[in-house]
Amino acid sequence: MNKAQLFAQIRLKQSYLCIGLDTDINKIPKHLLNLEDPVFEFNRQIVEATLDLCVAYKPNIAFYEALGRKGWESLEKTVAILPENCFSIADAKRGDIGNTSELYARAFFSQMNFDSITVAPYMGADSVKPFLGHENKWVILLALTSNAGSHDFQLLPTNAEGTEMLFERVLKTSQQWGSADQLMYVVGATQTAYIKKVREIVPDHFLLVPGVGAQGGSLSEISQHGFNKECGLLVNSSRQIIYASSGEDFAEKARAAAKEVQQEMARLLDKYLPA
Ligand SMILES: O=C(O)c1cc(=O)[nH]c(=O)n1[C@@H]1O[C@H](COP(=O)(O)O)[C@@H](O)[C@H]1O
Repeated sequence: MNKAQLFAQIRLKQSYLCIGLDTDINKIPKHLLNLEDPVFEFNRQIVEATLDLCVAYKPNIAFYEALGRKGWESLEKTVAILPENCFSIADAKRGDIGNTSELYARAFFSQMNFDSITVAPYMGADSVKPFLGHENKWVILLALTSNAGSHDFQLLPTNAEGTEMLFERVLKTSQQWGSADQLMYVVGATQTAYIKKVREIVPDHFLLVPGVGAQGGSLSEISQHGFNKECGLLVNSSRQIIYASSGEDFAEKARAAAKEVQQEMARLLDKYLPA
């Protein structure tokens, strides 16, 4: 999926919601546990109930890896049911020396047909570029994450004058590696103080914004300062949506939670980006 197609889906659905499939075998409703593949069945029902309300799904790979072979199977089956007009994100946070990164890229782009993968920039250009050599695939680079530990490194100054922080350097340097048609950045919804700075450096890129819902980030603030002319935001919510109920009505309740976010997004799009 390219940027124009993604924006078309956002307009169509009046939504820039990404639903995080952080599917934890210990949290899914008990009645699913005697099925052959409870994790896949949970995802299947969540996707079926929310497909018209979001434009992307983001399985967090840790939740599947932790289950071994069965987890990988559930993940493969989940990616396979996502329709082409829906953006898929492998939240794997990979990145290694070049030949290893290339194999990670093949795992998520060829073995599994993900549209994108989250990548850590710490190892630099040669660790990221192999992911960018795959046609119609995207890298989502960690820039300013939503967690408290983001302050440990990402906000450190990179020059003596203290005028540039590490996340700014990541945004600037990585633009030499790929275009806004193949690179997005992770910016946490909890980082509203820095969103204007981010937009000054990357006005055209899409941002993946986790941290609304369970982590307390503000959808309206991040939207007001983060929108660009093609929306430019994919706002992720995982736990608040997929665990809205732990009963047999979980898919219905997940739909209601997703609808609430989508309706707020429709209002924000109308206010800041009228068609
Ligand atoms: O890359 C991510 O998706 C990510 C980056 C970040 O800075 N913060 C963050 O929470 N995430 C992921 O986004 C999801 C947030 O989940 P909830 O807090 O339940 O909505 C989890 O899968 C996290 O791993």
